[in-house]
Order: sequence, then C-alpha cells, then structure tokens
Amino acid sequence: MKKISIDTRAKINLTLDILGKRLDGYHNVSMVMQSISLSDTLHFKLTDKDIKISCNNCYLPTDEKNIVYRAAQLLREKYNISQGVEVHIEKRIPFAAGLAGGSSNGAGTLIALNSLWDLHLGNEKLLKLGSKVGADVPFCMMGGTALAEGIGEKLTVINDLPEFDIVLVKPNIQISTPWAYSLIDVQNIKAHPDNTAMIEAIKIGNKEEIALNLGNVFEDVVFDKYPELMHIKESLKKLGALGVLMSGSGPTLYGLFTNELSAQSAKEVLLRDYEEVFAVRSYNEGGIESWDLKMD
Ligand SMILES: C[C@](O)(CO)[C@H](O)COP(=O)(O)OP(=O)(O)OC[C@H]1O[C@@H](n2ccc(N)nc2=O)[C@H](O)[C@@H]1O
Ligand SMILES: Nc1ncnc2c1ncn2[C@@H]1O[C@H](COP(=O)(O)OP(=O)(O)OP(=O)(O)O)[C@@H](O)[C@H]1O
Repeated sequence: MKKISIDTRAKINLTLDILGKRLDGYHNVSMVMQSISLSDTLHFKLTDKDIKISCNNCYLPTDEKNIVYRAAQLLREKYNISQGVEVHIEKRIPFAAGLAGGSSNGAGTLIALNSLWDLHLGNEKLLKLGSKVGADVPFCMMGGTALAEGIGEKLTVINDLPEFDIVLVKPNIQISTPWAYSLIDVQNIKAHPDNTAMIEAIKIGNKEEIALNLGNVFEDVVFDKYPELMHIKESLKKLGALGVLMSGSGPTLYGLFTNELSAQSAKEVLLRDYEEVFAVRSYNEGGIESWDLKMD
C-alpha cells in the first residue's frame, strides 16, 4: 500500500484588518500572511476503506472534528472515492494559537490525497475545495507571502518577505476564533493596519518599515481580556525585536529579529516564564507546486 508524508507549515499575520460582517456570519478581512518554518508532519497510508486519524497530541480530536478528517471526507464524497486512508499527525505547531496549525493540516491533506487518490485536480479547484474546509486553508495551500481578502480565500501573491528570525511565544491560553471575532465591533475599530504600506515595505525589502506597519485589529479586544499578552509584547520588544505582533486571533505573539543570535537569546530568556517558545524563520517557498510529497 502506498505511503507518503508531507510537512505542513504554520503562518503568522503581518497585518490583519477586518472590514465588515457578512450575512453568512463570516467577516471580510484584508491581511498580509506569511508562512514560517514551524511545521507539523502528516503521514498518509492508503487503506481499503474508512478514514482513520491518529495524533501524537492526545488533546486533539481524531474523529470527524479533526480538520484532516473533514478534508479527506470532502474529497471522498465529492469524487466517490471508495479507498480509505490512515493519517498520523505529528503535531509541533501549538493548536488554537493563531498559527493556522489546523488549517495547514487541512491544506496538506488535500494536496496529499489529490496525489494518493489520483484525482488530478488543478490548483484552482484545490484552492476552492480548501476554502470549504476553512478560511485560512487556501493561504496554507499557497504558502509564502500573500495578501488574503474576502474571508481569507482571495489571494494575491506578494514578493518574498526579507529573511527574519522570528520568536514565537504561545502562553497557556486557548483562544477560539469565533469567540475572538464576536468581540469585534466593526464600526469601532480604533486603528486599521495600512496594508498598502506593508506591501510596499515588503516590495522594497525595508525591514524597519515592515516592523512599523505590523498591525492586527484583534490585539485591542484580546489584550483587554488577557492583559498578560501586553506584558509578553513588551518583553519581546525589550529583548530586541524590531517589531512585535499577535498572530491571527491569538494568543501567540511573535517578534521579528534581524539576527539569529539575538533571537536565540530572547528565546532562552522567555523559556524561563513560558513553556512554548520557538525560534523559527520566515519560509518563502510559495506555490502549490512547491509541496514536497515524500515517499515513506
Ligand atoms: C483569524 C484568522 O486565523 C486570520 O488568519 C482567520 O480569519 C481564521 O480562519 P480559520 O480558523 O480558517 O476560520 P474557519 O475555520 O473558516 O472559521 C471559524 C470561525 O471563525 C469566524 N470567521 C472566520 C474567518 C472569517 N473571515 N470571518 C469569521 O468570522 C467564523 O465565526 C467561523 O465560523
Ligand atoms: N489537525 C488539527 N490541528 C489542530 N487543531 C485542530 C485539528 N483538527 C481540529 N482542530 C481543532 O481546531 C481548533 C483550532 O485549531 P488551529 O490550530 O487551527 O487554531 P488556530 O491556530 O487558532 O488557527 P487559525 O489561525 O486558523 O484560527 C482547535 O481547538 C482544535 O481542537
């Protein structure tokens, strides 16, 4: 039976703006997203029938609530697939963290099963299916650096982000994305990030301008509920980060560093107070073609 494995990468938001609430309950957003080197590995094994999920993290569901299950089931139903699949998730990306760990697993599942089940789906079709699995899934399939609009599914590729060392701090708080969106009063957002300025800063590769234009409208409302997050933001700044922001709906905060040594020493200091601290890099290999399916 065929076996393959695939690495699925987390993302950070360089900006996150919310433009309005839609009739379907979702929000229109405009955000600059960046893939990072932190990844999970998914191991796939073809079977005769059924979808079976296992995971090294016992806190994650392994039934139909798992996004991997939902992505596989969507393909099975839509294309009348009788074969089954076993998927083992090796989790390293913290979950409910604002890093799209689940969405990246959903993206990797669609890409891997397109190959394992010989579906020959083109990129456009894959991205459309991805948006049915979750709003962040199309970006996770595309990767690299992109502007995401609509509910997150309308993607425009941007030039590569200049290389940054990035320190992530995930405090012991779980944030549900719908809850965070419910805190937003669209008419009363205090400061909208300037996406045009961010895209220009990326185009010319100006790290200071990139740091200056980081912005996430969730910060105000989520910091209000969890003041500890502001404290982490201040610590990252004091430890030498050029810019600091919360990713997605939180609670992970990240700092952009311009050299590996200062990122590593910031990580060591933060590990004294927080269990989940990672030093990672921006990951610029974008495009659906860039996924690496490894034969196990
Ligand atoms: C916060 C972000 O991570 C920023 O990248 C995303 O907007 C969230 O994307 P996601 O986790 O893939 O979201 P989904 O799993 O599709 O949706 C979960 C829930 O989040 C809310 N949601 C999500 C995306 C969006 N544009 N508007 C929303 O209001 C909805 O209540 C939805 O039911
Ligand atoms: N394969 C999976 N990996 C992680 N979480 C999963 C997975 N499948 C289902 N979930 C559930 O989805 C929820 C959100 O997980 P996820 O890691 O995608 O959150 P997130 O990092 O906040 O993502 P986003 O930035 O897209 O909002 C968790 O509560 C978790 O139980």
